[in-house]
Amino acid sequence: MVKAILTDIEGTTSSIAFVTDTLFPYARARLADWIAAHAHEAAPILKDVPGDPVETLTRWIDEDRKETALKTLQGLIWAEGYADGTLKGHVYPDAAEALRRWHAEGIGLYVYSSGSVAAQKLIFGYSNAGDLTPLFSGYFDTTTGPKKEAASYRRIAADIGLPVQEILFLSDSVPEIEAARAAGFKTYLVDRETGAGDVASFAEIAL
Ligand SMILES: CSCCC(=O)C(=O)COP(=O)(O)O
Ligand SMILES: [Mg+2]
Repeated sequence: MVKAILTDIEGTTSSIAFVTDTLFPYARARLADWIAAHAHEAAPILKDVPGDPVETLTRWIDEDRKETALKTLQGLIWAEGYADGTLKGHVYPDAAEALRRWHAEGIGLYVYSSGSVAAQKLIFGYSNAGDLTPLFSGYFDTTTGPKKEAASYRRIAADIGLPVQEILFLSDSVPEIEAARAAGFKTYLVDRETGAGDVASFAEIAL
């Protein structure tokens, strides 16, 4: 019996293109100016960034590195774009519909993304389907652990307070699905592109 659902964002609830073609370039273009204008706020984050921070962070964006320092900074920069209306979070209609239905059925909903918790709240809070944040009971990011390690999922289950077998994890990433399965989670591989996953949209998910 599924009592909670933990979902990935990029490629699962939301399009890969929105993250790579809109969010990443938005932060990349503003990185240097943002750090210069927020030196005090940036300092504790930049202590984990080797070398010239702007150079390193720009390279990490281009390499799609899931470094916590980069993800924290991206979330802070995106906040300005969401607040002034330049950014609108992309959520697939089938995902928004299913999340609303599962919430109404009493299933606990949680997010696990490499994007920071602040960034997760932004994409769902300022989404094209409206403010979806009231649907979620909790958010997890790389501060809980890497998404490709089973131990991260065990920590999340302990935090949620449910046995692993009662939590369903949704992701478009095979290594993430394998890690969650190794921890004992139920899983669905969501493949919106080729149909090679367990489901191609949230509308196909049977609990
Ligand atoms: C929170 S939206 C931005 C997502 C992001 O920065 C990212 O790296 C995508 O990671 P995910 O774990 O959602 O695939
Ligand atoms: Mg993903």
